[in-house]
Amino acid sequence: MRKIEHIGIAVNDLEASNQLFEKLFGAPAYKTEEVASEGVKTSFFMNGPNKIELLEATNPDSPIAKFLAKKGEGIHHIAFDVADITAEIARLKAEGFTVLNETPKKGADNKLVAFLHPKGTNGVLVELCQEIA
Ligand SMILES: CC[C@@H](C(=O)O)C(=O)SCCNC(=O)CCNC(=O)[C@H](O)C(C)(C)COP(=O)(O)OP(=O)(O)OC[C@H]1O[C@@H](n2cnc3c(N)ncnc32)[C@H](O)[C@@H]1OP(=O)(O)O
Ligand SMILES: [Co+2]
Repeated sequence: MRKIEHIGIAVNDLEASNQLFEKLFGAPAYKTEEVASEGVKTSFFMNGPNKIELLEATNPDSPIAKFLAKKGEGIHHIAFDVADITAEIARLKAEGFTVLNETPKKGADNKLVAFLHPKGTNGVLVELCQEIA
C-alpha cells in the first residue's frame, strides 16, 4: 500500500454535505458520481494532497444506509492506493485478512476497488484502490 487514497464519510444528505465541505475547504467538489453496484452517490473533494469522498445511500440495502442506521454520520472507511490490486488481495489473504470481494470491482473516480472486513482490521473498513489505466 502506497498512501491513503481517500477517506470515505457517510452522510445523510449529500447536497447539504457538499455545501458544508465546500465551506470547509473553500473549494467545491470536483466530481459527483453514482455507483449503482454499491448503492451510493458520492462526491469528491481535494484539500491539498488529501481526498475526501462523501457517500449518500441510494437504497435501503446500501452499506451506507446500514452504517448510518447503526452508527450515524461519520468516517466510514479508509482507502489505500495500491499499484497492483490483485497482488495486494493475494498478499492480504495470505496474511489472514478477510477480503470481502476477491475479484476487484469498479469503484468511483476511475478505480478498481476491494474491501477488507472491519472485524479483522480493528473496526476500520479498509478499501484498496487501483487507478484504472
Ligand atoms: C463509491 C464506490 C467505492 C469507492 O470507489 O470509493 C466506495 O467507497 S463504496 C463504499 C460502500 N461500500 C462498502 O462499504 C462495501 C464493503 N462493505 C461491506 O461489504 C459491508 O458494509 C460490511 C462491512 C461487510 C458490513 O455489512 P453487513 O455485515 O451486511 O452489515 P452490518 O450492518 O450487519 O455490519 C456487520 C458489522 O460490521 C460493522 N460495520 C459495518 N460497516 C462498518 C464500517 N464501515 N466500519 C466499521 N464497522 C462496520 C457493523 O457495525 C457490525 O458490527 P457489529 O454490530 O459489532 O456486529
Ligand atoms: Co471509497
